[in-house]
Amino acid sequence: MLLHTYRSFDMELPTVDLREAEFVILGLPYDGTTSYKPGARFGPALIRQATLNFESYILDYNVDIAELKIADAGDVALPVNVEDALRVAEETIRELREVNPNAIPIFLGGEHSMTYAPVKVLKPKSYVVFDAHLDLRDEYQGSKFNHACVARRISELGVKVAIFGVRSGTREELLYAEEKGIEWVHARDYSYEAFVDLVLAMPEPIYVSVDIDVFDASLVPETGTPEPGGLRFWDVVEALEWISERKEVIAFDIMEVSGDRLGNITALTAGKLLFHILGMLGEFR
Ligand SMILES: N=C(N)NCCCCNCCCN
Ligand SMILES: [Mn+2]
Ligand SMILES: [Mn+2]
Repeated sequence: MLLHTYRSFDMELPTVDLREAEFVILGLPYDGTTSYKPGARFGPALIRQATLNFESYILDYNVDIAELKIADAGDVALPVNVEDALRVAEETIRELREVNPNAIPIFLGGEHSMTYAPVKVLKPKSYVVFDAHLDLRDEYQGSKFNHACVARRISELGVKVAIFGVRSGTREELLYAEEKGIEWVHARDYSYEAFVDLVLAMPEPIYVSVDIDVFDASLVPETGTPEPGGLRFWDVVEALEWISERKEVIAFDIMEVSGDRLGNITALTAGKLLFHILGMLGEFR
């Protein structure tokens, strides 16, 4: 066990020791800066529990993810203050890299604010994010580390940012994106071709983040700030297939899952996506 972690739900998937893993799951169950719907602290547990519903054999890839070397490192015990939480998350991810520098991490959240921690530790050159929101605010509700600021904080690290599925932002965020050359695609304009065109030229390695609210609100009602008019499940899966086959992706996350009921629709969407990510990594990696 890593320092500062605990176990919530176990998945039905067979897992291996962290030292032998090719893929490692780590939960970041934080919801201290939530502005609308609460409960993201339960996200990682809800996602793991929802995967009980799914076959480990993934039809799309002829891969049984039960045969992959997956470790589940549990959830990080995060304090309520966002800067303290980021510090503990960073420490834990550094420790994880020391124990196993080669495994591809898949982080489960938890508020999007927490994505700053793995990006800081893993130092990707690009950040490709699926999100209904730009997350480019300089500060929100008194904090620079609010979930609504995470893409801005990441771009300030010198990481190239591209955002897909957007349908919410402020005029200031739009101007900031223009000024800094941050490219983004509106959910109405989203296509596989638009994704490939934009990501093809992005420098590697790449960190891929899925804010679950990128999906249409009908697929993800239990999330901090749901938005109608979002992407379809296969839009995101097909983009992830392309990027994991063609580009060097060093980590993934699935964030902003929340709720207080096992088996909620959002957790099922996230759990299915998690299994597809593992399946495609089993096939393409
Ligand atoms: N990144 C995010 N999830 N951003 C959404 C921030 C919340 C916008 N509330 C606007 C309320 C205006 N009355
Ligand atoms: Mn977000
Ligand atoms: Mn969002």
